[in-house]
Amino acid sequence: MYLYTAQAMREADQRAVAMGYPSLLLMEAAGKQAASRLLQRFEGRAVDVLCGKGNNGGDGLVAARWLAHWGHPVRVYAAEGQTGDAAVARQALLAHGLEIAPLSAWEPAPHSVVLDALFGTGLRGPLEGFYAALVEKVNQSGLPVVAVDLPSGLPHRPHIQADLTVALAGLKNEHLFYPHRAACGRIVLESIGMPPRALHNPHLPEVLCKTSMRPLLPARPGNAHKGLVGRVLVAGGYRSYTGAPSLAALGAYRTGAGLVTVAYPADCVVNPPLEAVRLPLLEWNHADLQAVRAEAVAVGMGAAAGGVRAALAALELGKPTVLDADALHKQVLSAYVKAGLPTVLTPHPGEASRLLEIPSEQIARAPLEAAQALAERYPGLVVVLKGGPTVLAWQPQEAPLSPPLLAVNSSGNPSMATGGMGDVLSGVVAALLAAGLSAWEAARLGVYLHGLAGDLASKPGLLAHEVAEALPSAMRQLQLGGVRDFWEPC
Ligand SMILES: NC(=O)C1=CN([C@@H]2O[C@H](COP(=O)(O)OP(=O)(O)OC[C@H]3O[C@@H](n4cnc5c(N)ncnc54)[C@H](OP(=O)(O)O)[C@@H]3O)[C@@H](O)[C@H]2O)[C@@H](O)CC1
Ligand SMILES: Nc1ncnc2c1ncn2[C@@H]1O[C@H](COP(=O)(O)OP(=O)(O)O)[C@@H](O)[C@H]1O
Ligand SMILES: [K+]
Repeated sequence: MYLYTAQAMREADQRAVAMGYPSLLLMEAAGKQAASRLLQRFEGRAVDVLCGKGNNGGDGLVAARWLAHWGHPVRVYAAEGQTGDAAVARQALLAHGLEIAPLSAWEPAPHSVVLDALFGTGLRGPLEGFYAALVEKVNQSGLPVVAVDLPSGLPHRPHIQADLTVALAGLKNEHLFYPHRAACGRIVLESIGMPPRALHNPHLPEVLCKTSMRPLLPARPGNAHKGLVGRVLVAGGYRSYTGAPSLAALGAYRTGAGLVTVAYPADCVVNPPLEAVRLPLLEWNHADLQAVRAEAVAVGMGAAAGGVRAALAALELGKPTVLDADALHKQVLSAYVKAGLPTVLTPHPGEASRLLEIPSEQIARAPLEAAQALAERYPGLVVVLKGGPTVLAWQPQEAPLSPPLLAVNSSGNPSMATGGMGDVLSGVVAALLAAGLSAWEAARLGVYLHGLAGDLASKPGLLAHEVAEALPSAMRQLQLGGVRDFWEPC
């Protein structure tokens, strides 16, 4: 599934119509589904439906008709001047004998719920004047709000603060990226019957979800032995931060690596998992690393100034590699581009800021653009720009003129914002590379599983090693079909 901009969703809508699918059916399904999701959550409250004059308002008029038809108390407030499908929705509502009051007549009523159908993807610019005041009045009423498609006003201010948002046909940027996501409350996605061919658009970012990630899980053959399922070399560590390579090793083992070796400077004390092989080194050199015979490498975690030397020594192994933390320097990335190895780099916004030479705030504001810029600068390397949510980009070397492939993760949560969490991810991705996945597959599945493990283990004070420990359950649940995407109804 894809992540849509308003424009991309309009194009999908137009494709559906061009295929012969009547747009009125989409509006009918949108309004009916929004009404039934509202009732599921707020049964027993009177419903005030606020409708704009566009198609979002049309969805609201359909919802109001069904609510009344099902016998629920409903009051309708709508702008004048609907055209097209929304005008048909208005007629149908009037035919059911409902009255429509002007929006200016709305006053908060105790024990009611507001259905926000003022504006959706058609909003151009911030709300002002009457509509801005109406949105503020709704927010200040303290009443629960269900938003149709998007909380009205997003992505600008002011906007509705919703308790539930019924996303229509596909997820939009605002449903996934903060701060807008916080305005949506809980999100439920309704397909509204849109033909899948109309929604297909591989130029859009992929949303990593259970359906697309499950088939990537590596199979473990019955005759597996530790040399067959992927050996991982973790190279990192320095005096001040010795936990990083250990967490990467734990992440790799908990993702199914057969054997993990941790190479680190001999003058630091590293305590990898009991099951890991230790390789203290006097200097970073490829001969010692070669002796490990790993199928994949994760390098740079906590390596400080040694990160560049460690990454360049690892490059000579010619193996799929994860570059993290102190390995993330321009000279390293350029060398890996030249080598053409399957490579995944996992910067957080601070590291991406160093590479792109733009402020990290700018990266946090527009992560997809930043990941895309990195992918274009380092063709062939898979970029994992960590955050909430993590985004991925990849410019395949063999298709330099096509736009990069993009993806956005849907798992993970803010309790994962603690030290060492990214180190675990490096180990996870390395284990998947060692198991034989391509760099694009390993990065996407690794990011998704890491977030899923974070969701399973979520609690205040969550520690990185606890996420690593939750990885086996995450993989099992994904395999057995026990995972719920966040937009699925409970
Ligand atoms: N995707 C799909 O397949 C389906 C989508 N559907 C639904 O359609 C929705 C999109 O509908 P849409 O395109 O009609 O836009 P919408 O959000 O109603 O807003 C347009 C109205 O807002 C007005 N307006 C704009 N900016 C403004 C401002 N700053 N301040 C004040 N006013 C402003 C603008 O006025 P105008 O400038 O035209 O005078 C116009 O009246 C989508 O979110 C979903 O709910 C479903 O029905 C079925 C399938
Ligand atoms: N709010 C959040 N939502 C989802 N994932 C998050 C959030 N905060 C952090 N994470 C995840 O936690 C990890 C943090 O990585 P990083 O900043 O590199 O940590 P460290 O450098 O301490 O190892 C990333 O995988 C990131 O996606
Ligand atoms: K809305």
